[in-house]
Amino acid sequence: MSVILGVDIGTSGTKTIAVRFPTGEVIAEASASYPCHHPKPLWSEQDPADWWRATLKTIRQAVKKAGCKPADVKAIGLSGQMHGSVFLDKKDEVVRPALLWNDQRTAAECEEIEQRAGGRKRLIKMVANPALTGFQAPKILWLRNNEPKNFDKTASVLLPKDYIRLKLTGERASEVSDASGTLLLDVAKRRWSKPLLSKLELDPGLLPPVVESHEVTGHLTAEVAKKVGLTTDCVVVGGAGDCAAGAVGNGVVKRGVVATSLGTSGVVFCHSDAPEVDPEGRLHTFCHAVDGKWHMMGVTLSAAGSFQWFADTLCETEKKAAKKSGKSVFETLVAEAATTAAGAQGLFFLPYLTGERTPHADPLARGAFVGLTLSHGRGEMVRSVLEGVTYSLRDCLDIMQELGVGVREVRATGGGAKSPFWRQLQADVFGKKVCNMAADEGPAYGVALLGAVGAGEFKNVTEACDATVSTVAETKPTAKTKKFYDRAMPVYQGLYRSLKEDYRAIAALAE
Ligand SMILES: Nc1ncnc2c1ncn2[C@@H]1O[C@H](COP(=O)(O)OP(=O)(O)O)[C@@H](O)[C@H]1O
Ligand SMILES: O=C(CO)[C@@H](O)[C@H](O)COP(=O)(O)O
Repeated sequence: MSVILGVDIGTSGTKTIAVRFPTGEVIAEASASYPCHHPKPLWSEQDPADWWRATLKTIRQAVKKAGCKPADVKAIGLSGQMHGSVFLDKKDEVVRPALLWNDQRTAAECEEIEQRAGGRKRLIKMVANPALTGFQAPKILWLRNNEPKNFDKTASVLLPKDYIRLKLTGERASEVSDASGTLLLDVAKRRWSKPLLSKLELDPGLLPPVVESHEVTGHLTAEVAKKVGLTTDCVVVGGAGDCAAGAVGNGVVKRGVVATSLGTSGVVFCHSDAPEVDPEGRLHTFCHAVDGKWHMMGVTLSAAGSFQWFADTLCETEKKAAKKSGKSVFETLVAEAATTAAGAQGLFFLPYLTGERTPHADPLARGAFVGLTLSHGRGEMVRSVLEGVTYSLRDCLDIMQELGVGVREVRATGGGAKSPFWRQLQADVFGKKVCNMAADEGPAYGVALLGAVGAGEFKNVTEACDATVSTVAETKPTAKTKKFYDRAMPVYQGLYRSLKEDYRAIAALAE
């Protein structure tokens, strides 16, 4: 038997799955959660030690549940939240908590990068993307500008999943899809951009070597193998950032099919045969986890994360009741929303709870309910949250279509896609057929496929997807509701424009 593990180091927790090949059947799953810290508004940090503990625990549990022999586990694929920065000293000890993808403290460093690069256009030419606050390069500059002692101690910087690779194998490596989100990769050439590193006066030695996503980067160390009950023959492949990993898990390895993900963040993702760049820099252009291919994507920073916030902040009683009955609070709240009408009686929600990336690269944007009246209850508020998040994904999808990307089918994943109501909402707001997947483990499944390619089970990633990935159901748009959302969309879009200047005044007040 050949078993591959897929490990996804997410923002809310780590999930490990065990997949049997060549069938691609998921035979075990384990997860462990950890906190996210917000020492100041719009700052976001995690302790890499929490990821490591969760990785060891979930690998041990998944292997035990799978009931296979240690030697059956041939490879591990790593996926993870992108852009985060783990600063390590000479002894590979963590220097300070990691800065995450949704941390907004680096607006000044983004300006510094554009200026050092010789302007936004030149920067996009070098690395295919503009400087955005969530990316890794501005975080490194922030450390240099604000915590010089910590910067002096820093001998290397790794992305979250690459830190876990170092702990598993003792090897330092990254791969092209996640490395694209550092803003330091020449995305077209799939290697670090020496010209940009030089303009930023950053030592290239801070960064690890970069491989393609299916390539083997090392073996488990003897100490780790013993801890998790595996052998040192088990290899760890490059893996992928969670967006590209999710796309592989959904079979988005050719044009025509677009993936949406409703996790803490929201993602709209399409495959590209060449590095296509949005001249306005609204979509990201990154390397795909498929050798020699690329992708474009738009990212909503607080997608299902907005729904999580609503449940955590306003629904304590329902959360307790749901826990007692063994149901998810999200199901309870969605059932309430489903009793209300499309448009939530004129109530709109802007999901910019941690600033925004696509289409408004605005670290100062904030969330809002607009249009509240005495007749609004919690059902309408929940509906408006789900609608606002979905409008925000449509913003991304519209840009993609404006750039000429044909969209035949949308494949929905992430926690929010578990809800049939939210899938219907996506179909109605997008006006597209929305499918869900047989194996809905998203990024963890995608990197298990990359591991299977690395272990020689398949010739390449496309062959692995063709053999294992399938959709189980499709949701079609309802003509009348789609028409309604087409009318509501420009109203939603106008609200950001109206509030944009006020966000700046609010930020000055909240300092
Ligand atoms: N049954 C459900 N209905 C609607 N939304 C759900 C449901 N279950 C989970 N969610 C949403 O999905 C989110 C978790 O998604 P997930 O993809 O696991 O996040 P991440 O990978 O960022 O940790 C929850 O915060 C919640 O908003
Ligand atoms: O910033 C991005 C992608 O550019 C996010 O997608 C992060 O990669 C985190 O993902 P989740 O934890 O929400 O899955």
